[in-house]
Amino acid sequence: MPRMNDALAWPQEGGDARAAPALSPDHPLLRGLNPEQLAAVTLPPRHALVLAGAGSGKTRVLTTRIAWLLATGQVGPGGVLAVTFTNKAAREMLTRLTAMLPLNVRGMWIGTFHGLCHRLLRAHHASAGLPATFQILDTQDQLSAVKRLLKAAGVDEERLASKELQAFINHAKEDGLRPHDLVPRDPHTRLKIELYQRYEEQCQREGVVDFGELMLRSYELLRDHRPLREHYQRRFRHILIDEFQDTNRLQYAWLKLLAGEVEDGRFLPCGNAVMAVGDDDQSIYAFRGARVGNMADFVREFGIEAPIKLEQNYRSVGHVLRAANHLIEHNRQRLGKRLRTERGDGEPLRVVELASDFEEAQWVVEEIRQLLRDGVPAHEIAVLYRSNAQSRALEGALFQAGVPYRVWGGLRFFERAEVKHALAYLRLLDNPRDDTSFLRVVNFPPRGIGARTVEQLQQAAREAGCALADAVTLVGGRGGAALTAFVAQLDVMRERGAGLALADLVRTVLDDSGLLAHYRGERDGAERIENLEELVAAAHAFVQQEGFGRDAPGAAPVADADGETTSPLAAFLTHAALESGDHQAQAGQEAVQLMTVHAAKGLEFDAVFITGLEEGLFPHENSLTAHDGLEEERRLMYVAITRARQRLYLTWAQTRMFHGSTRYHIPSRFLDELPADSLQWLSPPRGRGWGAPQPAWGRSALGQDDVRPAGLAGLPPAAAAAPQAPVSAAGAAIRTGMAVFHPKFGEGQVLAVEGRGADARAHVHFRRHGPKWLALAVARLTPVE
Ligand SMILES: Nc1ncnc2c1ncn2[C@@H]1O[C@H](COP(=O)(O)OP(=O)(O)OP(=O)(O)O)[C@@H](O)[C@H]1O
Ligand SMILES: [Mg+2]
Repeated sequence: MPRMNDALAWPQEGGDARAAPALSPDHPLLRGLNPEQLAAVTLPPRHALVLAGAGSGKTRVLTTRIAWLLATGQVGPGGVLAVTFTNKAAREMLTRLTAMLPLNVRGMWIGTFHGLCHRLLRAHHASAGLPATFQILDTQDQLSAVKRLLKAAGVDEERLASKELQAFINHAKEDGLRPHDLVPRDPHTRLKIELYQRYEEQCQREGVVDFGELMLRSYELLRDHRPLREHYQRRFRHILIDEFQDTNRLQYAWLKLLAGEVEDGRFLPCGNAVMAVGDDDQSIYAFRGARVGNMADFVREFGIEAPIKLEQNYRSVGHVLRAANHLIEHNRQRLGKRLRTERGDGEPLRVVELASDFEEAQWVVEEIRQLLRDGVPAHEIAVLYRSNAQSRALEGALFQAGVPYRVWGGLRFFERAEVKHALAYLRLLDNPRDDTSFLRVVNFPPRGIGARTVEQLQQAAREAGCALADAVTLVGGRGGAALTAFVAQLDVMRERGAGLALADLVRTVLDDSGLLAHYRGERDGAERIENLEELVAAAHAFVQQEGFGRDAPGAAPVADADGETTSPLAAFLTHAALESGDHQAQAGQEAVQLMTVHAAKGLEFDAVFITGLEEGLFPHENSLTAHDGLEEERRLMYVAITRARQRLYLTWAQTRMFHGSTRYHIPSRFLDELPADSLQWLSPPRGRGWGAPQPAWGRSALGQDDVRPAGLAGLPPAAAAAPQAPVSAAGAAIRTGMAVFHPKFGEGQVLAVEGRGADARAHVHFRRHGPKWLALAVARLTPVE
């Protein structure tokens, strides 16, 4: 966008629209807009809703409109309030504006709801009842605060999990409800309301506000201080909101306060202009209280005559767009839109079926390397996934290939708190003198070892000049006894783990440390448990890749090529430490972008990979029972597809390590919902020993009704692999999916068979001993009827 050279004189706040000079449509600011976009950008000051599909230029219209309003002198920089969905989007909008106008946009009110509320509260902290120095609690800090509160109130986790209370408080705030607004229907709710009240007192005393409070407090500030409200109503002549479909009830109420007055239950706009842009097909935050109904309310309450539609997509090539349109037509609850593109068809979407999540990651990385060789810049390549836990396999493969990458939104796998806790236990098994790890988990999960006891221990260890673990007997009283018990617990774990394969050792530690039980007790612990299970999978994959003996005990030393001995556990811990090191690309460095589909909203890339397209994963199994769940998943898939400009790859894996065991998957129904002539099925890059019948337990995550036959019905022939010839062992054919018996490990199920002749081996999940690889030439496996 060319810069404007005109010297601009800004009017005072609330400038007079009638005096605005018109810009010719040839003006550099407006050049290139299509007629509908131009109309939206230059709309006279009144409320408007732009309702349009992905890539149709909604964000561009919003940004250009701000520039146009400023350039025509209709408003000064202080008179615009613009709300974006992420900080990244706010930064991008500011960058674009500075490129368009010779203007210092620093002081402009452009940001996320949270950012803008924060600014409002800083400016009016006294009216909001906050100290000038108030601090923000992030989600983790908030949880610690809630825990402290529960402890002080003598309520243990069994009675009320801290996470449950945290979610209760946050949901109440999202709905604009204070404790006195809530009605206790049962004793448990009464307790939560009481604690919500005490939590508020604690935060107030300590001068801290959580994210929900930022929003609610600034809403109340505007609601309860009429002069202040009127000041901002006069000041912000233009209010613009991106991604309007994902606003929640409180955010909409907040906007209404700035845009008018409610009298006798009726909303009376106050003369400023609100422009909301959104796409109902991209509403993907219902689970966090977003309310697509805000759109209908907006149309009604702000007297919108007809939403502005934009139908030309500028982002994607024909095949990508056709796929998106085709998919979303399977949703019933739609306001209805279509998109067209003038770009050519481009290449069809490439769909790839892979044997496992490991192979999927390998394949994606190979393809990325090819794209890089073809000259696609790394930051123009995005790998998307439905759940954070999926990033681990991808990160591992990228790291190994030396491809710089960046993970957006969400910590990288080995940096996640629950994974760090588990690693701390493993480190203590490997080295009992690792004091950092000791401190990390001495009271996690909580086992009644207080801060004072830990201080005494540190003091005693300092005086005796020994490690913390060695000083526990020096601390007296109940605290000392609890410390001694903790160290004894570690010793037992170490003993129990001595003969186990690494993955089994990790699993034992997760169980025996109480970590799994702890997160199971948390209302929102599911994702953490998924990550912990993923750690078991990581340990398993690590042993395979590093070539430690198939059944080598995790803690026993193995000589490596240089004759140095190192245990699989120690090697794995080194690997984890390295992986969490700084090989992640620094900001600004050319890097492939990894993120969840949720985090990709509003963004675009030349090449996009959508991975893990399996039933139960995407659509996520939880969505199948939730109201509107499947339609929300489909909108999420629509968001994912529409991120791509040129190339789109869709991958799915037949098996995936999930919750510590391998699960068999069938392809996502979304693949069936794409137009066949826009898809190109690639034959898998490597030979596969797959295609065998699906074991019944592999379907457990799905309702039986949702399971389609494993014969891959509806897929083109290339996708259905011919079963490889069964491998013969001890006279009996061992096939994938078969139930087998091993004299030492007992009963199990064959997850995979690979290799031939003397090299043939099977991956078997034993009911008691977990997954193991066995060489078929020597293992005495027999099929069970
Ligand atoms: N008139 C136009 N001419 C050329 N390119 C355009 C035009 N309008 C928009 N674009 C480009 O199309 C792409 C998509 O635009 P934009 O991101 O504004 O779409 P969007 O509707 O906000 O998409 P999403 O729903 O994904 O947020 C951007 O690269 C933008 O610069
Ligand atoms: Mg956008």
